[in-house]
Amino acid sequence: MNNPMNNDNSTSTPDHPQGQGAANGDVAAARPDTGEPIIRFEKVVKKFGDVTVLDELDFEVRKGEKVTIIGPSGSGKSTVLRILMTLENINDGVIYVTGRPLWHEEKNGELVPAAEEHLREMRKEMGMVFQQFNLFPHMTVRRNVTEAPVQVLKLSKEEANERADKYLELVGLSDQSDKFPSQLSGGQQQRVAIARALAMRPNIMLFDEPTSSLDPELVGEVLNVIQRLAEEHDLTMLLVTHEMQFAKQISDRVCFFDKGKIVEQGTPDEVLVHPQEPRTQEFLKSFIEQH
Ligand SMILES: Nc1ncnc2c1ncn2[C@@H]1O[C@H](COP(=O)(O)OP(=O)(O)OP(=O)(O)O)[C@@H](O)[C@H]1O
Repeated sequence: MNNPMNNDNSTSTPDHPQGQGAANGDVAAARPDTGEPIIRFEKVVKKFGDVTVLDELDFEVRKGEKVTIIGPSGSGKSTVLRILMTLENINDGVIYVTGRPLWHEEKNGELVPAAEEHLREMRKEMGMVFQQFNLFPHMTVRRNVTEAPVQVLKLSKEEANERADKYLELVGLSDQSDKFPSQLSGGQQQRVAIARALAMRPNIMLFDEPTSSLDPELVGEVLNVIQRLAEEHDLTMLLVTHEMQFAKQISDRVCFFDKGKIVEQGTPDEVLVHPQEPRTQEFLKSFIEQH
């Protein structure tokens, strides 16, 4: 696998905002580079029993790109993210992340199923924010953010605390660090979940319907944080959402999924405003009628 991105020390993280403007606190537009994809699905098949959820899916995301996946319920959107996070295995095909096979390892020039150690290593490339926050209820906000950096990355407590301070500030929760999740609103809990994912300094952030379990008045605060991340940092972001207006604002590319395949993809304007495929048109029409 001769991929220059494997040795790319310039890979940006939330610590390394892109562009000079961003470093000064200005908003820099996210501009994906034209290099190798950071995520590549090649003919990926995922089945649950007899049901084919991903049907020979080909899909790419470039470094720094902000991609939104939309589509009807059950079309396989969350499954794409869960497979990337190594929470679900695949039945066929290959996935590459930063040029390395995710679910496989190369042995004697052949791809064989990956051992747990490889998966653990690959997992560090990605952070995921779930619909249901998934915070540890018995840990303070600070501990929720420091736990994985200490346990997985073997950071000292001091280093992990510094990171927690930084990312809790980024999500606007510096003053809540000693509270427990149950003492926070849903929007605050989701912002802790974002800080927790960022504290692992992933190159890729996966958001699985991050606002769909929030009361409507709390959606905005979470979207604002995600929007700031998208605008000010060179993170690669893959987002599943039903927030069409938000998708329009932050995405470089929108993919419309149906029945485990990409039916249509393009700029937000192409897919959300001027969709060409009848299935996309129907989906957006019924979406508008329901909202
Ligand atoms: N662990 C599982 N076991 C069995 N079937 C599953 C499992 N996870 C997902 N599925 C099925 O796979 C299909 C795709 O699910 P997925 O959650 O990816 O859809 P989705 O597009 O994200 O839908 P939604 O918008 O409702 O979240 C659905 O039919 C779902 O019932």
